[in-house]
Amino acid sequence: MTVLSTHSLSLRCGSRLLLDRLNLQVHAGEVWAVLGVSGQGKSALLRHLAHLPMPAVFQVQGELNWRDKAPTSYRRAERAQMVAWMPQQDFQPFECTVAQRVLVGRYPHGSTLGWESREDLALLSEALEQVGLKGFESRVFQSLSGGEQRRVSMAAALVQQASLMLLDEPLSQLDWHHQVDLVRLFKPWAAKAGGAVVWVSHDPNMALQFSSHCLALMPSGEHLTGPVSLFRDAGVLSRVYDCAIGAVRPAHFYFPVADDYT
Ligand SMILES: Nc1ncnc2c1ncn2[C@@H]1O[C@H](COP(=O)(O)OP(=O)(O)OP(=O)(O)O)[C@@H](O)[C@H]1O
Repeated sequence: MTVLSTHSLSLRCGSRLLLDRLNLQVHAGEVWAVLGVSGQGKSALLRHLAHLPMPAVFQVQGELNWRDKAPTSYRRAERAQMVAWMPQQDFQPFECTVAQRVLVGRYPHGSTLGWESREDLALLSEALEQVGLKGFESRVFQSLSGGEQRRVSMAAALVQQASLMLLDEPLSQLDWHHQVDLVRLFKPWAAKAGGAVVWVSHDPNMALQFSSHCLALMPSGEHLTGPVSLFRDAGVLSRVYDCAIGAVRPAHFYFPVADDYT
């Protein structure tokens, strides 16, 4: 099943071409990492894939489909049930508890009265455990550390139980231990929910290990898509990041490794 697809999708910021005619097919069970240098349009692309309003400076052309239909062909509540978006910065202007922040993810599934159900509370508890924040329910969100806030945002995306997760730098501000805890959720999540995960990363080593596919936005406005094996190449990564990149052997650097790392 195709969860997300684009046809000839182009993205401009003013006169600058960020992305040129992207044809993307994201299937159920896949985890896609979006790579590229800073300012290349990763967050803007993710916003568009989430069908969120874009700042006026962006021009978008081309087709976007969720499960082979335009997002506008779904009702608003259906859209919110189908797609979870985790922003790069989770700005919450009003004081709220961790439980309140996470339960926002349940709104699309809620009753008109707005009370949380037993199922909502069970999902809250499960999600906080998954992100290592069990017992944090009544903590004030704004009082948490940057990394703790990141994990709360992830929990909000998890309880939404959307088939498509669009995560903008979910691992930022996290140490290796917690990066691995979160990134290990992606593949089982995509498999379990019959959905897919698209996540932005600035760490190609993590991205290539814990994803099935990559989309790289190049400084030239070109892009490269394919299975992660295509990107395990110093030449390809050098083009993506516009700087010299080499494989280091024997290892003088250390990185977290996936269970299936060889
Ligand atoms: N509201 C806005 N007004 C003007 N320019 C904007 C606006 N939002 C984003 N941009 C510009 O659009 C370009 C793409 O931004 P975007 O945030 O998508 O990049 P990115 O690849 O996600 O970068 P990073 O890796 O640094 O997060 C950048 O050059 C940015 O300065």
